[in-house]
Amino acid sequence: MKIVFIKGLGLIGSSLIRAIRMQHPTFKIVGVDADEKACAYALEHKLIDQAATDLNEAAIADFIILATPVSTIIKDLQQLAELSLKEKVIITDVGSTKQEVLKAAIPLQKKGITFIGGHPMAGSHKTGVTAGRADLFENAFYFLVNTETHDLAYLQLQQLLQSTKVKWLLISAEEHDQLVGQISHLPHIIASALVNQTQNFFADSPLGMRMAAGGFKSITRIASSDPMMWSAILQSNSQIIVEQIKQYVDELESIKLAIESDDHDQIFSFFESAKNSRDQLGPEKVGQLPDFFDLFINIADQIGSIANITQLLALNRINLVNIHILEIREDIDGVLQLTFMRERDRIQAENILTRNHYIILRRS
Ligand SMILES: NC(=O)c1ccc[n+]([C@@H]2O[C@H](COP(=O)([O-])OP(=O)(O)OC[C@H]3O[C@@H](n4cnc5c(N)ncnc54)[C@H](O)[C@@H]3O)[C@@H](O)[C@H]2O)c1
Ligand SMILES: O=C(O)C(=O)C[C@]1(C(=O)O)C=C[C@@H](O)C=C1
Repeated sequence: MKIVFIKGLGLIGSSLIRAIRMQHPTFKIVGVDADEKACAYALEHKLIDQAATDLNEAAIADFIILATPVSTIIKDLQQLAELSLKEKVIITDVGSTKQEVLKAAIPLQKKGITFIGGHPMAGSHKTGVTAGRADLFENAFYFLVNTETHDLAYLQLQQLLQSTKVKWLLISAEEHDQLVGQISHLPHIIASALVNQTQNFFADSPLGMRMAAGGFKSITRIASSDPMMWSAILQSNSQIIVEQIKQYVDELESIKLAIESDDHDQIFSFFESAKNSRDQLGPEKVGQLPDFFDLFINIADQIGSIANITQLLALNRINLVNIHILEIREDIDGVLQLTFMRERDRIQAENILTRNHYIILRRS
């Protein structure tokens, strides 16, 4: 029987073990987490078979997965090098930076222990064991960082994590940190900076930020991410990120100048080139979640107007997966977003609502 030892039972760690459980039900999973409640939850929901108290218990493991903040991963790699581990153990991590992590694994590798740096490129602003999902990584890229490790170890790790259904990518640590600095770390900084600047702007009118609609919410979702995790990431990729911030400030500076000098062509091409690039990315698709079908309808500012709609749909046995008030102001009609799992539900809902004199504003 193989033993998997995992440190960090949060979003990423618990998602990985949920996936491992599905494919390898006979493997024993031992978990450790600083948060007792996370351990209790993982035991209760059979995500782990046994809760450990510290890293020393990794000595019996065939696989060791480190899924804590990067700063802790680095310390743990140093500590693991002091332990007597199984000769053929494969150690991996999920940290968002790779150069410092790989450096910390050198003493282990000098002892002949296999370490493969890993990083799944999927996640969320949510944290903790309850946020984990077996399908979190489906179709996402999963970086494995080049070391002198034997090919067989890569294969064994990929087999362990096969049911995550990721797309594996081998990359050097340097290349990895440059790449994720630009597409992950810098965007998190920008989102948080924008929220902070907006907060300051509205210091004297606290209602201001609450008026934000889709644009502000889309660009700032990731500002809700965990501050501890992100402090560790920035400190571990500081040189690269500082350089990318400078280039970003230059970009802001150039659009500021174009606006000041009323340079229509430059302003237009600023938006045009961004639109062309962003359009290539395609829609966001998280894990296994299917595309949803939305209906936007007009609702009156009246007590019970939302209940009337949900009742109407329930009476007709139409499954609604989400309901979201996009806009409702006193004495003015509002907009309600109804989300359905299947297109045929949306079509049926649209027919019923139209028959009941609701105005359909948009479908998407
Ligand atoms: N969140 C994402 O989107 C994402 C995506 C890919 C990789 N990562 C990386 O994955 C790692 C984990 O992130 P997460 O999103 O799962 O965070 P999380 O906060 O959901 O989980 C981290 C877990 O580690 C535990 N922990 C923290 N310090 C500990 C310590 N010293 N000893 C024992 N347990 C400790 C916490 O209690 C928590 O349960 C980080 O290194 C992060 O950079 C995150
Ligand atoms: O979807 C999110 O909320 C994420 O922030 C996921 C995200 C990212 O895309 O930046 C965050 C950190 C990682 O290391 C990998 C993925």
